Amino acid sequence: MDVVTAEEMRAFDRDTIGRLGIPAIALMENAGRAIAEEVIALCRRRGAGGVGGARSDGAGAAGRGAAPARFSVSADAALTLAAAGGEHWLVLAGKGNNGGDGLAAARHLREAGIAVTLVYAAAPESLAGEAALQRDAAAAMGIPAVVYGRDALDLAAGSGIVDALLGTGSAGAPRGAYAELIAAANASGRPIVSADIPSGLDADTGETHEPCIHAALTVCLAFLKRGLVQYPGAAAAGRVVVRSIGIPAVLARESGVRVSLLTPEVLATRLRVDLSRHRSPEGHKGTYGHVLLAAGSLRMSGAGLLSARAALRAGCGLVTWALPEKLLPYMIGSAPEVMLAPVTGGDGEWNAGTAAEVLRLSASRDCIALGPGLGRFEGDTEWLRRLWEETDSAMVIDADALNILADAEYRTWSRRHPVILTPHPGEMARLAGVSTAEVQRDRIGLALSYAVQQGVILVLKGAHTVIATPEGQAYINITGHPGMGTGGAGDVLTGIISGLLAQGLEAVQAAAFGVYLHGLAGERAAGKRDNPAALIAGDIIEAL
Ligand SMILES: NC(=O)C1=CN([C@@H]2O[C@H](COP(=O)(O)OP(=O)(O)OC[C@H]3O[C@@H](n4cnc5c(N)ncnc54)[C@H](O)[C@@H]3O)[C@@H](O)[C@H]2O)[C@@H](O)CC1
Ligand SMILES: [K+]
Repeated sequence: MDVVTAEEMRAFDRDTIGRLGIPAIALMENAGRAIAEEVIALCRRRGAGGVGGARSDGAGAAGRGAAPARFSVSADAALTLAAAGGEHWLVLAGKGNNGGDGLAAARHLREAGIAVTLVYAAAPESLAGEAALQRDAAAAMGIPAVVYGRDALDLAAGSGIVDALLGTGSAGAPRGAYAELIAAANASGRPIVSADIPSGLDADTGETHEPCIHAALTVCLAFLKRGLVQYPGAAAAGRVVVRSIGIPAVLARESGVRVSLLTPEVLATRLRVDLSRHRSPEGHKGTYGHVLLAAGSLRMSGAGLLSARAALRAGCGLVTWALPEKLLPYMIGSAPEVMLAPVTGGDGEWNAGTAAEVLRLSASRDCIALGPGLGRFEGDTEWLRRLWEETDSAMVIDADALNILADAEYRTWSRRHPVILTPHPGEMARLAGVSTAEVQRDRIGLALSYAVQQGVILVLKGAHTVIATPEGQAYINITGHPGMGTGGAGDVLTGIISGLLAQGLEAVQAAAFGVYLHGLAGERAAGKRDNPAALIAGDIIEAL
């Protein structure tokens, strides 16, 4: 599923209207209709009219494998039935096209038998173009309207609120009447359905201005906007439904939209990942690749252990764990499936001299994972530079190895292999030389620009992890669970990605599929506990 910016959305609007000749008013009608249908579905779920789960479009029960309905009810009839429950919705309309969508929705709601009152944020005379046509049609239908600031108003008087104040044309924090209506809508305690995006949300970054609508449901028009998949916007939007309004989906493909949601379909088709994880009956441990992991230190031994075990659970044939010799006695027997390769460099700890030993070990391995629990040590920049420049296999770089990179001008280092960096927001901030807040303000934008600039595959961790490629594509992962905020979860991800790399997946495939699997395993592990707060990193490995 493609994820677009406001600018891209405007270009698709223009293209559909100008090149395909579909009038703007037709798109707005479709938008209004879609919003009304979703409001009605919401009323029906709340039990109004007692229509239960019946659907009018044949896509409900039949779509889930039940017998197809013998008779289908036309959409309008179903909507009328659903509405018979004393519903009264307030439609808050701004003066742009987002407001126009809301006005069109009001007419369709009224047609379905739902009482509607329009609330204009600005004088109705100030509306122009298609929005003015919608204003006139609503007035001709006799839909009652009030104007904010002129008429008395109680937003808690209705049973729900349609937020059609600001859409993709919004700039900066809501001002004046818009700000006051948003604050009053949030305070009303009524469910809010947002048209396209919650008003007050930055459609591109996911930043929520003060105030911003907190929607129960957002009916996103034509394409998902970036702001809806990035926090805190993703939380403000509530449940998000994307509805087509007549803008062909192929426009996004043709114009090279760079961001998509990481769905199984995107994994299987665009990223060509074999999701079946088929294993040949003739296969053996040598068939499935060998990971070399350089990780762990006396103070942080568990990190390496978690990465090594996760790599095996991700399906690779063998894992060799290069660890400081002083750590070896404590690790013997801790993970019998993992081969331990102590390196000394003279003093039995990580030091610049161990680079040669790690390089020797890496010669016959399929990929290298560096960093979990490594710590910092004298000469670590040179240590990492040697590995980076002299190994031939793909690398996953995490944790302390990222902090080493952050102190180096690594853009100038030569290499022959792809590199995957897996920073959390704090590590990303150090790499990019900005604050953590700045990283979180626009995760997709920052991940894309960093990956392109530095020529790396970047996995920016956190809720809705972003995977960005050097070619300027980004994928947004939506698997995962808040319970995964626990020490070692990142080490597990490093293990999974390297385990997939060793099995022959290309670097982008391994990064994306690894993130996806990690989230899915976390969901499964969280589901096994009465309280997901009890989830620990080892549970994610066991759920793989
Ligand atoms: N052909 C099209 O362009 C279509 C657009 N659609 C809808 O139109 C929306 C975009 O419409 P517009 O480009 O007209 O823009 P909006 O309707 O999002 O907002 C523009 C209006 O809000 C005002 N405004 C902007 N920022 C403000 C702020 N911070 N505080 C107070 N007022 C502010 C502007 O002065 C302008 O009057 C989409 O989100 C979508 O809902 C749909 O109708 C489908 C077709
Ligand atoms: K809106």
